[in-house]
Amino acid sequence: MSDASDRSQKLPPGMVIGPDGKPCKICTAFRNWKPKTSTASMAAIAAGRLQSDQEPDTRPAYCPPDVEQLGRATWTFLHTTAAYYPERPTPNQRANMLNLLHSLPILYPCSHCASHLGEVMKTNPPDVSGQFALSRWLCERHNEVNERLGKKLFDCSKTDERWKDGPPDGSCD
Ligand SMILES: Cc1cc2nc3c(=O)[nH]c(=O)nc-3n(C[C@H](O)[C@H](O)[C@H](O)COP(=O)(O)OP(=O)(O)OC[C@H]3O[C@@H](n4cnc5c(N)ncnc54)[C@H](O)[C@@H]3O)c2cc1C
Repeated sequence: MSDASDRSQKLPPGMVIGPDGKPCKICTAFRNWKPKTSTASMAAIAAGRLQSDQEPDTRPAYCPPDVEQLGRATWTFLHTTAAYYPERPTPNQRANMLNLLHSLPILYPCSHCASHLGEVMKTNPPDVSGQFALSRWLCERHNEVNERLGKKLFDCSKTDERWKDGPPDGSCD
């Protein structure tokens, strides 16, 4: 058996292997990466402050983001940027937006996320013609990831509603 397949046999479920053949931290959700019970949690369980089935699944603030935190932050950035993109962008604004989107499959730290996005962008090039079209394009790309991960799909016809004023008692101001 090769080293790589030998290694993958021993991997915990959910652990992702990076392009270098090693476990990829930024590609893996923290709950699949961390040891089942951390030293701090074992101490808390021993001291009676935590039940063994109550171990928190959140990362300490000093740790780098995992695939989920990075994903949430990136989608927030991308959807917000699209929402503030002009309906009639100048050629320069279009070029800058294209640069931003085309750099993701190269620079996004989660390697398998980046390569999926790169593949998808070959058949569905970014539509930077205006705010509505761009928001829709991003919503559809986000839904493709949602679908791959078995998550609920977002209704892309409602993308812009997220940015409209809420009810009088639900203001974001
Ligand atoms: C480009 C990219 C590729 C990714 N690829 C992978 C991958 O291959 N494997 C992997 O495990 N993770 C991947 N991720 C991370 C993944 O998409 C999620 O961000 C992560 O799993 C956390 O999910 P979440 O349920 O908290 O909500 P997220 O999917 O991060 O969404 C955040 C919020 O956005 C809203 N939302 C959901 N869907 C849409 C939509 N279609 N349009 C507009 N708003 C929406 C919802 O309010 C949701 O709560 C990728 C992230 C990015 C940015």
